[in-house]
Amino acid sequence: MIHNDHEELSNEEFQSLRESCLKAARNSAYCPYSKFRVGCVLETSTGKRFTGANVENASYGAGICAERATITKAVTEGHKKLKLIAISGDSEEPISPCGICRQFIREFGPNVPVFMFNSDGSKFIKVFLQDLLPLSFGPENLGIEPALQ
Ligand SMILES: O=c1ccn([C@H]2C[C@H](O)[C@@H](CO)O2)c(=O)[nH]1
Ligand SMILES: [Zn+2]
Repeated sequence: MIHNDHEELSNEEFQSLRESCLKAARNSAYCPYSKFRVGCVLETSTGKRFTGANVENASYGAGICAERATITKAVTEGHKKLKLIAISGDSEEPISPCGICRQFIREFGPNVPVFMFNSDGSKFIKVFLQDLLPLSFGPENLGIEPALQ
């Protein structure tokens, strides 16, 4: 068990988030090219949890990261507001979302906590999106109201 000191989650919720993130990486990633499995779990403002993983393609550039695959799942099921997001990668150290994913997360969770785990869940980092993507561009800049749910 690793220690959780986050106001967003109870200790049980944190452990379950971590487990499902690792499980998503192990069981759901399609990454025959990089062989780098990434899992993602998110929670929406409606209290729903979605999981996903990276999905690669023979045309390498067509692949999609775990974060965008998972957010797309949630949004297309009608859940457009994120409460938190977690990722885990196939590495010793926790991985952090790529630049495109930071922007993608920002649309639906302008300042969500981002939990990052290493491959066995023994290490993690929590950062808020605004620290990963300062001075960001979003719907408000185009006069669009962000989704409420
Ligand atoms: O935060 C990240 C970083 C990388 N990847 C994926 C993209 C590609 O499939 C593989 C190697 O870059 O990992 C993610 O899904 N999320
Ligand atoms: Zn990405």
